Amino acid sequence: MKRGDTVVVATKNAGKVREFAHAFGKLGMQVVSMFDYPNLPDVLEDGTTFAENARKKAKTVAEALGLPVLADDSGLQVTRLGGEPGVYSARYSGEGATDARNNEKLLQELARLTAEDSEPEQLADGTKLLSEASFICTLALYDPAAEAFIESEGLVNGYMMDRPRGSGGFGYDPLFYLKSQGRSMAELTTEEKQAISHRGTALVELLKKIAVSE
Ligand SMILES: O=c1nc[nH]c2c1ncn2[C@H]1C[C@H](O)[C@@H](COP(=O)(O)OP(=O)(O)OP(=O)(O)O)O1
Ligand SMILES: [Mg+2]
Repeated sequence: MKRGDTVVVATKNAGKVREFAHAFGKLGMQVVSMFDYPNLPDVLEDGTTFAENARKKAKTVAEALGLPVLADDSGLQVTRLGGEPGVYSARYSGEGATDARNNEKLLQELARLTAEDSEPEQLADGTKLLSEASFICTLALYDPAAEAFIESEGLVNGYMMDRPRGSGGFGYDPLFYLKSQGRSMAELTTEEKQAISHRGTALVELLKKIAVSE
């Protein structure tokens, strides 16, 4: 990869597109996504791990386009919910899931934990921290000419809050609190999120494995 290159990312998530465009933009590269290829069929994410799903998205789209393609499979693991929603994060609230509905469903599940726990940790504004949690991101880059994958993973630890804070980011960001920042993930700028997030970390790891030339 080099400055001026265009990176194809096999995603239909506008939040991911924004973050990849920001990161690759700093390296002088453009990002295109499935919004630019609306006629490609959806990839069924039927893997049981983030890595399986990332590989499937990358390989399916790369073979359809005859170009190297990057895919991201990511999600939220909430410790006191036994690791849910995990690989099912995007479909947590069922058919027709949206970020808003998924967050609603998560708040309902977290409310049950509040009932079990009479003294959860509280922030100065009264927000309760109900469980430890992690965001996980697996990246897979598939090159159809070489028939080879390059993969990486990133993780960030935090806490689930009992109410949303912030309007940045996407997905579960408004419910995910970072003690190191004293803020939710949705209260960070794209730049700040990139520096600590599962996706930002995974991307740094991936770029170490790929020669990025001037
Ligand atoms: O930084 C993040 N901040 C908040 N939430 C996040 C993040 N990263 C992943 N998530 C959530 C969103 C979605 O509920 C699931 C990803 O599911 P995942 O299948 O990888 O992505 P997706 O279906 O939205 O788009 P696509 O598959 O086209 O890339 O985890
Ligand atoms: Mg998906």
